[in-house]
Amino acid sequence: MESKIIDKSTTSSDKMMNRLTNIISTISKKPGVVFVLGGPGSGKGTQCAKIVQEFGYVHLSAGDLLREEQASGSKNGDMIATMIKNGEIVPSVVTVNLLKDRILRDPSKNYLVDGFPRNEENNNSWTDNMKDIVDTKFVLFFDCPEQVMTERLLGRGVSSGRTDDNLESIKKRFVTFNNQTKLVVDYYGKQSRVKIVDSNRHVDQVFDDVKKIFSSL
Ligand SMILES: Nc1ncnc2c1ncn2[C@@H]1O[C@H](COP(=O)(O)OP(=O)(O)OP(=O)(O)O)[C@@H](O)[C@H]1O
Ligand SMILES: Nc1ccn([C@H]2C[C@H](O)[C@@H](COP(=O)(O)O)O2)c(=O)n1
Ligand SMILES: [Mg+2]
Repeated sequence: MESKIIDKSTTSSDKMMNRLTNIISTISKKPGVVFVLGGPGSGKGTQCAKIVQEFGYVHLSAGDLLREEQASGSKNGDMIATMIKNGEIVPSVVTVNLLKDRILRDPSKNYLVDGFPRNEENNNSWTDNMKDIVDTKFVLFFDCPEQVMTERLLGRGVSSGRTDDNLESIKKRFVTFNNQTKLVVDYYGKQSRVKIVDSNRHVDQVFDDVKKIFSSL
């Protein structure tokens, strides 16, 4: 009888310890973040949707969050609208707060942060605000010729409703990409933290390479 009670209590206390260990490891594990970069129209959003389906990440597009913020009637709405049309980078305080808010809603997940960091200021602000909260893994970079990206964006512009899918804005977006975003990619490249995928191929061929990367993590 006595030994039974001891056995029972050991078992239940083991179970309790196991549960506690699981809870602690869930709480202490930081969300993993993969930055997804590439020129405008390189296929970031398209491939992120496929990664979500196959690998269970949560997709956060910085551009989509800014467009939502603008549409919500935020005090920053006019500034966001103007900057997006001109292909300029919105001040990081706005973008990082939007991303941080989403990630903190469910820290048990891993995130694809698409279209971020677009410049040095984005990157510094991310480090200042997020380094203790997330585990930033690497940059997934989609490489595509400008001509191909332009054709894709003009094709998408017919139905996207985006104010920046027109030739004038597209040219400005390329200037920002070439002058600012590439420097951030180089920064991570020097740390061997960039995985480059040729996205000038059929969507499924691109995803075959993406799959290899995520399967090997
Ligand atoms: N590999 C591909 N081949 C042909 N078309 C593609 C490919 N990948 C994406 N597209 C198309 O190109 C357009 C742009 O793709 P997508 O929105 O994924 O790019 P993006 O990098 O997220 O662009 P942005 O920087 O503007 O957000 C879409 O119309 C999409 O359907
Ligand atoms: N980090 C970011 C991301 C996006 N924006 C603005 C400027 C971009 O041209 C626009 C659209 O982004 P996309 O949907 O093409 O990724 O959104 C920004 O200011 N900062
Ligand atoms: Mg996109």
